[in-house]
Amino acid sequence: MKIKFTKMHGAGNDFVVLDAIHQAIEFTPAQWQLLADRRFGVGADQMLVIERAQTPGVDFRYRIFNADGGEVEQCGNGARAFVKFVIDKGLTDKRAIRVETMSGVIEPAMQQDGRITVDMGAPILAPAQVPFDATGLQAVAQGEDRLWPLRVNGKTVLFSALSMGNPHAVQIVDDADAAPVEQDGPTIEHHVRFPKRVNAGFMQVIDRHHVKLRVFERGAGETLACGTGACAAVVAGIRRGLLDSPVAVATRGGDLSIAWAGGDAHVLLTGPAVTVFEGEIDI
Ligand SMILES: N[C@@H](CCC[C@H](N)C(=O)O)C(=O)O
Repeated sequence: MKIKFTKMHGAGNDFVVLDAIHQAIEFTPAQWQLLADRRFGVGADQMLVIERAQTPGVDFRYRIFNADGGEVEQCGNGARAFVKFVIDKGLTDKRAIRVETMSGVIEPAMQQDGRITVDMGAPILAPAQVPFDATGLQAVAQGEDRLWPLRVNGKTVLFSALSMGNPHAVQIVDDADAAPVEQDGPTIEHHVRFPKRVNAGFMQVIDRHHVKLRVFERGAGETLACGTGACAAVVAGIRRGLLDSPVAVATRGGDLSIAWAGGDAHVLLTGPAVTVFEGEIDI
């Protein structure tokens, strides 16, 4: 079966984007893995599938599949690529779009300068909803945050656990470039305290408005940038009393900007979205 796709990225977090309004897209996990494969397929951290909305007042539905073939709840960089895709393909003439995801409706909008801001909704902080199993753990208080001590490869690491629609475990490191992302990332991703697995963030605080961030993503490994990971890291940093909004997040693939007023306020993620090429693949 031949399908048309668009290869895109947001700060180097790369995507195969599929229009499922004009072509039938229903793949097995093995087919998603093949699309994501950088040697035998197209290559991507995630596949994004654009469908008709199922809810009144919503413009589109957007589904996310990790490189390992698993469907997941949210993708911040993907939401920006989604907006550029539906505008460039003429699927809408709106600039602010309501899109339903597995974790609810989010509202991305294209700015005059071509950058895209995504209203990612409020962070979810209750451990059970992350989901994170805090049973029997003694949290360490820092500012408004509670840090959870978890054993990772023979050492105890303090984490903020929160959800941006998808689960994140954020730790602060002295030097993001030297952080043990490849070694500890898989252990954190599969930690028994996170029943749905977790995205592992390693954040270096530069000053109150600048951080460096690397993320070992659930189902994809380390990516050049993670939008929800940037939101989660900044929320954690603000709650810990270390950062003030807005925060510039330097990732290995480019810069993202995160604004959050605290409490139940929505997190705003701003950054680029780029189309790399169009193609067709027999899958
Ligand atoms: N790259 C994404 C997040 C994609 C999903 C994530 N790997 C998960 O499993 O939750 C982003 O930009 O947010």
